[in-house]
Amino acid sequence: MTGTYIQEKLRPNHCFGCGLDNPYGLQIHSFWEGDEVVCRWTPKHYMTGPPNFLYGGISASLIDCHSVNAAVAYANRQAGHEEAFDPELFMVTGTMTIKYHKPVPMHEVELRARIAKVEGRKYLVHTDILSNGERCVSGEVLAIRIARMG
Ligand SMILES: CCCCCCCCCCCCCCCC(=O)SCCNC(=O)CCNC(=O)[C@H](O)C(C)(C)COP(=O)(O)OP(=O)(O)OC[C@H]1O[C@@H](n2cnc3c(N)ncnc32)[C@H](O)[C@@H]1OP(=O)(O)O
Repeated sequence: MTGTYIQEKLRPNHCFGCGLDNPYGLQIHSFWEGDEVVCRWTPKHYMTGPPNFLYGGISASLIDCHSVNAAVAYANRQAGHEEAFDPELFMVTGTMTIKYHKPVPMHEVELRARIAKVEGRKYLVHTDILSNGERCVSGEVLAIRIARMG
């Protein structure tokens, strides 16, 4: 998939969740699949919460960054900047709600995000974390585009 990951168009970026330039971060790699943004990611052994299951804060961080990156990619796609992102279409998390349905086993997960609503500078994103195709965590993230300078 090299060359098609959303995070490759967001550099330099040292964000803990999505920054490819932060070697200590989660290093997520997200890509479009139809109208959804998908990421496959494998936890490190020390990221446990309950024994043998993923720490919930890591799930929240994954959902946070994957969702905001999905919103940025969506805004750029809508604006015709899919190849090289517009630095002015930059977003941060306004609010985030996480629901933990099932514990997440310590092996590869899949994140699936879709843009649910756009209202002015606000982008509402729904993201699920699946393990073996089963939904374990879901999140609703409101990404807010930073007001343009000048
Ligand atoms: C191309 C190369 C690029 C290279 C570069 C790449 C770097 C790629 C890095 C990616 C990075 C990812 C990031 C990861 C996710 C984080 O971890 S982000 C960190 C956590 N989030 C924050 O720190 C955000 C802190 N909050 C703020 O900065 C400001 O409150 C905000 C969110 C920018 C909003 O400020 P503002 O623009 O002054 O907002 P304002 O005009 O008052 O309101 C605008 C609208 O948003 C609503 N709103 C404002 N704040 C909120 C809120 N917190 N909740 C709900 N609604 C809100 C308002 O009600 C208003 O709604 P409407 O009236 O329009 O309907």
